[in-house]
Amino acid sequence: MLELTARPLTPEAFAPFGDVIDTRTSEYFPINAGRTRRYHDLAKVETLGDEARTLISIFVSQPVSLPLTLDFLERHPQGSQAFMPLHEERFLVVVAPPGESIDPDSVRAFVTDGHQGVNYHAGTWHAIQSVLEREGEFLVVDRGGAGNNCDEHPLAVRVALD
Ligand SMILES: NC(=O)N[C@@H](O)C(=O)O
Ligand code: NI
Repeated sequence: MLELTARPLTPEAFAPFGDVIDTRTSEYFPINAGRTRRYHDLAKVETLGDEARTLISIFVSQPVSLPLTLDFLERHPQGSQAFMPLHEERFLVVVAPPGESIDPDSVRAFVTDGHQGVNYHAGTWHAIQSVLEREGEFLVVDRGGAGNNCDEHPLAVRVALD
């Protein structure tokens, strides 16, 4: 069983896996006569393969128990997948770099702070949505279209908070 302690999520640490969506660590420019700050192009949306299109969905998730035990990670080979909390929910992020197999030494666990969303790049191995403390509501942007877009890789992981 791989035992991990979740670390605070940062854009730098998450860069090998995807993007952190957070106004506090992003640039903006003014629009709408200066009434709006546009935090522009924060994440790389990928929609690959046949009949690919971008989906916008809402996930309402029940909270996970800690320590979080996982028996697989999944990946979406044909597209990215973004999760943005709608009510400052914190969630666990467990990831491994894209590849045909997972090196246990490359697996990383993070915890968000409620202001952060994540965008998994296509092929990044990740745990399924794992919200903490209370029911969570997330805006999700990912890929629809033909063919398989979800592979699972067995991996036994236990994740604790610091
Ligand atoms: N299955 C699904 O739409 N969600 C998962 O991909 C997930 O990462 O939660
Ligand atoms: Ni997923």
